[in-house]
Amino acid sequence: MPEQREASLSHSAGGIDPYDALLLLSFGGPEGPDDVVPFLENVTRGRGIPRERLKEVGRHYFLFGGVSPINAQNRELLDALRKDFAEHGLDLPVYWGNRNWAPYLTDTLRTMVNDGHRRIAVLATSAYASYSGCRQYRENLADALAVLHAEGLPVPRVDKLRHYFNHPGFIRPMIDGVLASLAGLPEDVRADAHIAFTTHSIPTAAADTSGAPADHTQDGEGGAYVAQHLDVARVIADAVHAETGVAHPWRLVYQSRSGAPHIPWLEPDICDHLEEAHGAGVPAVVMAPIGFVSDHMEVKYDLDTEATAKAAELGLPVARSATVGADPRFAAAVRDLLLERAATERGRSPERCALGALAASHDLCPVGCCPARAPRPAAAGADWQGPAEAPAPAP
Ligand SMILES: CC1=C(CCC(=O)O)c2cc3nc(cc4[nH]c(cc5[nH]c(cc1n2)c(C)c5CCC(=O)O)c(CCC(=O)O)c4C)C(CCC(=O)O)=C3C
Ligand SMILES: [Fe+2]
Repeated sequence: MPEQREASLSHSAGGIDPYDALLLLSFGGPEGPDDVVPFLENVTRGRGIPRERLKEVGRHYFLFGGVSPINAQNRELLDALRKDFAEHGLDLPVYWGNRNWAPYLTDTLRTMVNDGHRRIAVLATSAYASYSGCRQYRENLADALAVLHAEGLPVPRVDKLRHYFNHPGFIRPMIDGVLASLAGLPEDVRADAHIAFTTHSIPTAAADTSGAPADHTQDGEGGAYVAQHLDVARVIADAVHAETGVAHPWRLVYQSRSGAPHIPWLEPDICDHLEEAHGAGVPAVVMAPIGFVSDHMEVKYDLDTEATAKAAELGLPVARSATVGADPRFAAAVRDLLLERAATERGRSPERCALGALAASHDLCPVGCCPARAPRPAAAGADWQGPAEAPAPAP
C-alpha cells in the first residue's frame, strides 16, 4: 500500500505529539443471556423503538447464546492496534470504552485520567457520518466528561479521529473480501453475479441531515451518509472490475431497519433486493457489508442468518464478503489517522489519505453536523463548550 506508507512517513516526524493515549470507542454488546435485556434497555432508552422490534432483536442475541460478537472483535482490534503501534515504535497506550455495555466509556475515561492522560485521540468503530455513527458518540463523550468534571477530576481533551470510510486501509481489505466471495461462487454464475453493498438503514430524515450542513439533502437523497457509502461502493466495484475484468452490476441496499413502520427509513432492504434480483434473473449475489467495521450482530444475524435463508428459499446463490475487523491494514490506517491528526494539531498540513471522489472528511464536526432530534451537548466538535455545559447524567 504505497501511498499509505508514504503518508505515514510524511507526517511521522513529530510522532504522536500532542497525544498521550488512544481510546477505542465502540457500541458494546451483551456477554451472556442475562445481559441481553439490560443491554437493549441501554441502547433504546428514550429512542421510541416498538416493543415488538425489541423482542425480535433480543431473539437474535439469544440465538447466539446471548453473546454479541462485537466485544471479541474489539478485543482483536485492540490487539492488532497494540501490535502495529509496537512494531512501528509508536509508544501510545490504547484503551477501550463502550456506549452501551461494559467496559463503559465513563469508567474507561476515568481510568485514563487517573493514569495521567490529558490529551486523548478517539477512534469510533463507525466509519461514516450519521447521528448514530458520529454525533451520538460525541454526546456520550460529553456526558462522560461531565461526570468526571462533577467528580472533581481533571477533564481531558478528547479529539475524535476523522471518518475513515474512504481511507485505503479500510477499503482495500473490503476489495479483497469481495474478490474472495466472487471466487467462491459457483463458476457458472460468477461472471453474472451482482454485488449488493449493504449498510445499516437509518430514518431518511436522519440520512438527509447527515454530515456537515453543506452535505445535507432534501427528499430522501440521503445526505453524507448515502453519498459516502455510494463512493466506497463505487471504489470497490471499480477495483473488482480492474482485477477480474468483469463489471459486476452493483447497488447500495440497506438492512437492520428498526423504528416505527410509519417512519420512512432508507430502502430497499437486502431481503427485498434479493427477491427482486432473483425475479430479474440475476444468478448470484455477493452481499458486501461495507457499513460495518466488523462482523456485528447485524452481519451475523441479518445477513448470515436471515438474508442467507431468504436466498436459499429463492434458490439464489449468495456469498457474504468479509468486514475489515482486525485486518493489519486497518490497524495501519488507524496509525496513519493518528499521525495525520497529531501533525494537524501541531499546525502542519499533512497529506490526508483518501480513495474515491470525496475528499478526506473533516477533523472537527462543524456546527449542525448530523443534528440530534433533541439537541444535547456533544464533545469533539466545533459546538463543544466544555463539560460544565453538560449536566452530569443521573447515576
Ligand atoms: C447507523 C448505525 C450503526 C452503524 C454505525 C456503527 O457501527 O456504530 C449502528 C450500529 C450498531 N447497532 C447495534 C445494535 C443496535 N442498534 C439498535 C438501534 C438502532 N441502530 C441505528 C443505527 C445504527 N446502528 C438506529 C438508527 C437505531 C434505531 C434506534 C436509534 O435511533 O438509536 C438497536 C435496538 C434494537 C433495534 O432497533 O434494532 C440495537 C440492539 C450494534 C451492536 C451490534 C452487536 O451487538 O454486534 C451496532 C454496532
Ligand atoms: Fe444500531
